[in-house]
Amino acid sequence: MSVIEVSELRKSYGGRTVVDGVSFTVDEGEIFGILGPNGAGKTTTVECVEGLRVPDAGRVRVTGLDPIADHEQVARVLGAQLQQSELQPKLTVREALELYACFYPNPADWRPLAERLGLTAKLGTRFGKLSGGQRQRLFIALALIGNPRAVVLDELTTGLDPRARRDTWELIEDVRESGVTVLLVTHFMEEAQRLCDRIAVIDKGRVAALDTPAGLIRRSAGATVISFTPSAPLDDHDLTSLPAIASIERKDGRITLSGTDETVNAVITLLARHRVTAHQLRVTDATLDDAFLDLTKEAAA
Ligand SMILES: Nc1ncnc2c1ncn2[C@@H]1O[C@H](COP(=O)(O)OP(=O)(O)OP(=O)(O)O)[C@@H](O)[C@H]1O
Repeated sequence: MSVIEVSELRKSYGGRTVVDGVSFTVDEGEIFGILGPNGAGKTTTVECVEGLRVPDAGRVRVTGLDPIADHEQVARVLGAQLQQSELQPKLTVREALELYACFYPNPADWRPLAERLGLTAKLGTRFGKLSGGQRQRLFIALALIGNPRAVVLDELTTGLDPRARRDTWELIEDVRESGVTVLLVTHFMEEAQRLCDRIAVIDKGRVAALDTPAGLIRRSAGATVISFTPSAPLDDHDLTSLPAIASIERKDGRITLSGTDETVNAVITLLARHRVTAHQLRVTDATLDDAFLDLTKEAAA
């Protein structure tokens, strides 16, 4: 069952279209990622889902409700992450939790929530004195305090050190384990690959691809990467005419090619034909990073 439905969503600012027919659905219990370059329209899209922006066209539904017409009911089922500026620096963690619990008819008990998010020792600390990771944990707690069915987390781990980022990933996985659906906007490929069940890659206001992380990698042109140092020079023409070749790079005598399994087999045949030995031959799967660059490369060109 879908918790969030977005269909043919459009939004312009001052005549410039920034969301241009975006469609996706988020199923109950999944972590759905929205990934895209800067300015692609990700935040505008999720703000339309949250009812913070009015779409120019298209349909948005959150558990069947319209985020604009049914704003209050949507606010009860959809937890949204606050922006830093929305919390007074002098408010303590306990005060923030108590305050936000008052906004909802059936709030979660904030004590176990604080415990689960590792905030119990910080209840008396003012927001302004919390570290980046502690603030993000508080934001997750505040997004969950109304017992929502889904949460929107936008760039939650930006600015965190690698340790705090990994801790936050575990918390997001816990959130999903507890039955809450997660809509996650992120810039980090590793984060999307690790956490998301499915990802919509948004580019120039459109959905460039929508699939599981593994599916996105498979469908990108260079899903397999082969690198080696040849014992004798190889002709450029021989390499560019390999089947399904997506990219060729030469650096310090080493050749890195991306393509498909067919490309790998053809490289092996080519090497044998020329009696060239491949030193330090490595065949690896492309990462989501490679797939992302491939899927959004038209925009960069
Ligand atoms: N209120 C606004 N008025 C005018 N232009 C806006 C407004 N909000 C966003 N934009 C522009 O719309 C485009 C899409 O912005 P949006 O924040 O949705 O992108 P994004 O994919 O979330 O980007 P980022 O990854 O940089 O956060 C950008 O070019 C941005 O400058």
